[in-house]
Amino acid sequence: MCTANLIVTNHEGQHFPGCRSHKNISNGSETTNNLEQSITQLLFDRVLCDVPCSGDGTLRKAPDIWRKWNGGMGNGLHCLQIHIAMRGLSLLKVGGRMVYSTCSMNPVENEAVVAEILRRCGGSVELVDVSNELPQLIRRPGLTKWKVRDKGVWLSSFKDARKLQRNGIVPSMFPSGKNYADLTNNNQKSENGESVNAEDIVQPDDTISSIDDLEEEVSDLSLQLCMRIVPHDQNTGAFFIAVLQKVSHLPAIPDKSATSQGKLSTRSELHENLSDQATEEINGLEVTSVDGADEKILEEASKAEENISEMALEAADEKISEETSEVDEKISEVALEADLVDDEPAGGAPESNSSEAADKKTDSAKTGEKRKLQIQGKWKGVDPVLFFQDETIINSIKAFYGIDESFPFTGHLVTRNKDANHVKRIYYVSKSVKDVLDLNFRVGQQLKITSVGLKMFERQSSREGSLAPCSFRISSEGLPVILPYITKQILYASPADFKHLLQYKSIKFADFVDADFGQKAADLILGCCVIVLREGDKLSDHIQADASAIAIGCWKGRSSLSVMVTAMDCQELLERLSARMETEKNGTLAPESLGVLDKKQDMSGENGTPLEDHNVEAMKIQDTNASE
Ligand SMILES: C[S@@+](CC[C@H](N)C(=O)[O-])C[C@H]1O[C@@H](n2cnc3c(N)ncnc32)[C@H](O)[C@@H]1O
Repeated sequence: MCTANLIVTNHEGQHFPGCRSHKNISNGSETTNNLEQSITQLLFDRVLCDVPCSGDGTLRKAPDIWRKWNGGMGNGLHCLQIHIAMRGLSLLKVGGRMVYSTCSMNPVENEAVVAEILRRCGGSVELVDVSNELPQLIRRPGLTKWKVRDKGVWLSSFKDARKLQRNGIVPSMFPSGKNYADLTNNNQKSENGESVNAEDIVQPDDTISSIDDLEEEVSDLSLQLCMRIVPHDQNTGAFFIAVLQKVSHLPAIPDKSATSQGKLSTRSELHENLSDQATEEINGLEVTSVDGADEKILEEASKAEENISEMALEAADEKISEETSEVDEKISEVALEADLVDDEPAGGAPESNSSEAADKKTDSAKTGEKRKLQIQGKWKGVDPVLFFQDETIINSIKAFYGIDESFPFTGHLVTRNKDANHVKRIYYVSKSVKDVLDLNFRVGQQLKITSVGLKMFERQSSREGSLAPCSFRISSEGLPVILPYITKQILYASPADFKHLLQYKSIKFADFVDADFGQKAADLILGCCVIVLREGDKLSDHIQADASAIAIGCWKGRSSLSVMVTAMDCQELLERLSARMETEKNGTLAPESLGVLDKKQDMSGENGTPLEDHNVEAMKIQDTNASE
């Protein structure tokens, strides 16, 4: 997404970690001195629960669903949908909004889920009336009554499910959400003394195909505030959308949470416990999921998971060291054999054998080390996220590109490589992302982060790259953000020369149309540089580029300047450039439509927003390793 304000995680929605920190104390990974401002819990202003669903609203574009679909397809998803939505609500700030949506028309996946979460939240969550929003969107109100389809039979209430002994059917699937257990007076004692509802012992009648003569349930919740989008209203797919607002903390509940059971040790036990809880809900016990309870369960789950992953890591570590020593032994054997036949003088074949063996040894040691480093991250298979704090490298970058002091480096740079000496990419993160990362360290890295930050600097690994005074080049994704802060290694090219660069990819200094520009290019220091398109009458090089300027990363070599942009992106830029020139020539483009900003964006904003969504005029270009 080319944004510094995004963290992509990979968790099951219903188990999204709470990241609740009880202390504000640095554990060494803390990068901010401003502890009083650091967050202690990961809560959200907005949550979108676009839950897994039967997808029958996508029938028109997914014809396969015609073959697979049956009326009961939503039943198996209903409980998961409730759990995901409840987790979303418990992670939502008071005053925050959550959208619950599906691409299904099935009320069991839609209104029934919304009704159940409203019941569980007992007034702390409300449906928002959005009928005045997007007036051109044709929508229908949510349903307040429906029946449940199961194995070819329509069920009007949970009574029917009991009668027919439908195990997969739960009370919350019906409009009232009632399980009717407490409404029946004719309870009997079973043989083993357990209380049994008289209706439960009614045997299912195979001949029943519909029992819709039973009472029809109607929900008393304002489910009509939900939105239904149907295909035939405006030639779309079908969607269900409910906007919910959290007006207060979720209610306290009887202590039925997993933690009250005392001795849970594995995630699967916790999961089982969660399912037990769901079963209790099914059986009508008034167990309500709340912020705190969910939190407790998840904390326990996370602790258990930590124990498990620590054990797994230890085991993996052991295995690796075993394997490494086996490889080491083999290498020593080879080296020894080589030594034994080493009758030749130095430089002969045996020595080369020996050096091959030594190389092998180094390689395998490197591989072992790499693997070891990989699994030392909290999440197996996911690179760790680490703050980049190598002052030597940071200072060399700052000095080489003359980066203005106001650019917030401290605490805003991260890497995914545990080995500080071999960092290849440095990512820039916004203030809000930085705060979440800080918190994540404090809570033992509960977040499984798959992607974070904007790629800002990349190590130049080519031979010539290693000769440059700064071994890090500015990546295309990060360029628009750092552009206004660059004061060295930056030149402004005339439209003609800029165009030629994109066309020919590499131009000798003497061949630029603007000889002065060619000379300035020749005077740059060997390494990465930035070439900005000079706009209209802006002739001075001292006008600082803003984030909306068109700029590309180039490589200043010994005799020429080469673009570090893919051929495809060069082409796209060329097209944009000619369109822009054409419009300017016709005098139809107002300055503001070019998105030109007068001054540097505020980089230290509370949420770093200005940084995140750089102007569309700023190029999004892919990097290439240009060489002469
Ligand atoms: C309706 S789709 C979301 C589509 C997405 N919003 C988009 O616009 O592309 C639901 C997604 O939830 C994922 N999913 C399934 N089970 C999940 C779970 N327990 N937690 C989180 N996501 C889940 C599915 O793989 C699927 O990609």
